Amino acid sequence: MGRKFFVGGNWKCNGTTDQVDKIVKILNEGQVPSPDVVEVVVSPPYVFLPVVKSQLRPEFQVAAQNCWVKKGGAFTGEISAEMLVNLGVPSVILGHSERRSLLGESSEFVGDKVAYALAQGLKVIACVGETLEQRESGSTMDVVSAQTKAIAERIKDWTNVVIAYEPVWAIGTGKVATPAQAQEVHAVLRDWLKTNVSPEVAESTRIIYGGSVTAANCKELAGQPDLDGFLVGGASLKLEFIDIINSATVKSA
Ligand SMILES: O=C[C@H](O)COP(=O)(O)O
Repeated sequence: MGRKFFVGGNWKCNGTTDQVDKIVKILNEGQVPSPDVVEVVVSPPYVFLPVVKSQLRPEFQVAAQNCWVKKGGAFTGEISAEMLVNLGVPSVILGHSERRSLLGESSEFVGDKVAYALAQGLKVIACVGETLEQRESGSTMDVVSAQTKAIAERIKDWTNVVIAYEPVWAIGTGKVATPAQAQEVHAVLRDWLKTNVSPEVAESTRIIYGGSVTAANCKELAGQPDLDGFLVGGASLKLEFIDIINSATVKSA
C-alpha cells in the first residue's frame, strides 16, 4: 500500500475563540478529497483542542503542538501525553524548530519525547530541519540525519510516526524550498531510514514538507516523489488550506 498523503495545519500560538470558530467553519465546509486519499490533522493551541475536536468534521483529526517528555506531575505549565490520550487527542507535533531554537530542545530531548508519546499511544509528527547557516555551510544532510538518528535510537516501531522536514529558513519567511531542494532532502531522509532502520520503514514512513507552503506552491511540491504531504503554518489559518489539502490529488492523478 502506498503512503497516504498527509496535510497538517499547525496553528502555532494563534487564535481567539472567534477566529477558531471561523477556521473550523472553513475546514468543515471545504470540498476536499476522501479520507482514502488524504489524512488531515489540525493542531490548535492546547486551550482550543477540546472545542476544535468536538466541532471538526469527523474525517479530520486534531493534534497537540507539544507534550511533556515523561509522566505528568510537578511540571508547571506542561501538558502530558497521558492528558492528550485522556482527552481523545490522537496526535502530537514534537521537535518543531521553534521549540528547538527558542526553548532549547535538543535532539536527544526531542527523541525522548517522541519515544514517550508513542509509548502512550499517540501518533507523532516529528520535525527536523536545518538553519540557513547550516544549509550555507553544506551541513543540511548531516543535521537532518542526526535529528532523525536521535529519534531512531529511541524507538522501534515507526508505524505512528510522520517526519516533517521543515527547513528553518523557510518557516514563516515566504522563502519556500524549491521542489528540487525539498525532494533532495526527503530522498536523503528516506535513504537514511533504509540504511539505518529498514527498507520497509523507509518505504512506508511519510516524510512531509513544511515552510511557507501556500496554495500557489503546493502542487509542484506535491509532485515530488519523496514528498508525502505538508505541515502548514500560516496558510493553515486561511481558506487556502483547503487548496493545500486538495494538492493530494496530484499524487492520485
Ligand atoms: O509547522 C509549520 C511550519 O513551521 C511552517 O510554517 P509556515 O507555513 O508559516 O512557514
